[in-house]
Amino acid sequence: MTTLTIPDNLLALDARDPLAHKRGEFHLPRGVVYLDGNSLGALPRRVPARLARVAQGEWGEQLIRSWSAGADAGQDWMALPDRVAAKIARLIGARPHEVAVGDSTSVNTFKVLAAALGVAGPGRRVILTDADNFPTDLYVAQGLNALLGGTLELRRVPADDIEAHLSEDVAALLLTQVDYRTGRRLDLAALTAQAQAKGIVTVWDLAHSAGAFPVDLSGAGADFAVGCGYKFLNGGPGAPAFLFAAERHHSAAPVAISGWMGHADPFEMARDFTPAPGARRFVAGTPVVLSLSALDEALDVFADVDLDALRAKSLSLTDTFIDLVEPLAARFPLTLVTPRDHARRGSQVSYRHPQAREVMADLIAAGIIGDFRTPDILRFGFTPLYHSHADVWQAARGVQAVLEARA
Ligand SMILES: Cc1ncc(COP(=O)(O)O)c(C=O)c1O
Ligand SMILES: Nc1c(O)cccc1C(=O)C[C@H](N)C(=O)O
Repeated sequence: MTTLTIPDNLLALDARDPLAHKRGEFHLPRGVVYLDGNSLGALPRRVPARLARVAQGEWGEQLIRSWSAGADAGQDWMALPDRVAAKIARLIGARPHEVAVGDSTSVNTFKVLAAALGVAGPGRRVILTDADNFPTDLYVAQGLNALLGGTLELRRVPADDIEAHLSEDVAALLLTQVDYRTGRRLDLAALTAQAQAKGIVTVWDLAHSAGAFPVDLSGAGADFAVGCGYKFLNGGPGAPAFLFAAERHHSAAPVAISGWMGHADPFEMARDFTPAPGARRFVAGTPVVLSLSALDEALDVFADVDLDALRAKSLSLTDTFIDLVEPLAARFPLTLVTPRDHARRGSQVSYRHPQAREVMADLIAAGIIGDFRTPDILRFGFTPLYHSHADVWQAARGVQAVLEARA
């Protein structure tokens, strides 16, 4: 990668960045501008040592005793999902006992969608969703409907039309707050209120929200939510996901995957399922200790992070990228699809380009790692914990170089 002279105004933004010190907490490969933390977050430096401690000390030495007493005081494996849940709760505006950690986002979507249908009013048989929702959300809804004998209707409408489709026959509204392609952010609080006014139960997918900006599920009075551990939470490939179930639903919401680790007393080995208190009831099986330990450690990077500062920096990074790339749209077939309106933007910037797949391949070869998404989207994810405005400059110049070379 060529050395570039970074403009003074961007260096000044970096000089007064209150989160600049967080970058040093991540391993970022040399020669790469990594703009794919919305798919797989970068490695927090503290994680490998924790994994080694868990493997050697807890697994190797303590063996089965680690379930109740880890090598480090307070590190017992049985409570690990709850400890991680408490750390995630702060990031999504939830109370610790409303969050459960484990399984994948897909499996958790199944659990909370089933729970939402279980608490929805009688006679409602529609799951309303964004037609362009992330595929797994659509597929899980289809699978759940098939399991229920096809008694439901999955109604898919463009995200901008959701409000007009909040009707009395809708049981659950299943939405992803930040669109994985365009980076468009929905107004979670407003849509939750509008849906609930019609008696609809809300399920939010926070895959591209949690850890990217503050989410306030309690403030919005949200019903259910899910999210990924491996994107902005930096928990590593295949990290456990989370789910949120508002306290008011705990007693009535069905636990569709009622496994023994969600039982009030797993080692009672009772014949019937008695749910554990709170959202822990949704933890179905044995906690994935190694992955949970990585996520637990990764979440400590957020411990001293002001989430409003995180959001402000994310917007500054994406504003800068949009501004720097804007002149290129006049010269090349590049169309911004991410909203300029701050309230409607997540932490990524996306463009349409007729050769998006090839352009992204060239960018990756040049060390600018973003993503191609079908059919024609170039996607650049910005992670305020480890990106600088200098990175943004380098990425924008990389886009320019690739487009000029292809012209
Ligand atoms: C909106 C959204 N939901 C869910 C997922 C993933 O679910 P899972 O972790 O089950 O693969 C992703 C990304 O993979 C996503 O972007
Ligand atoms: N979960 C992923 C995986 O297992 C392999 C490759 C990519 C992913 C992703 O996270 C994709 C991501 N949800 C997206 O927004 O495109």
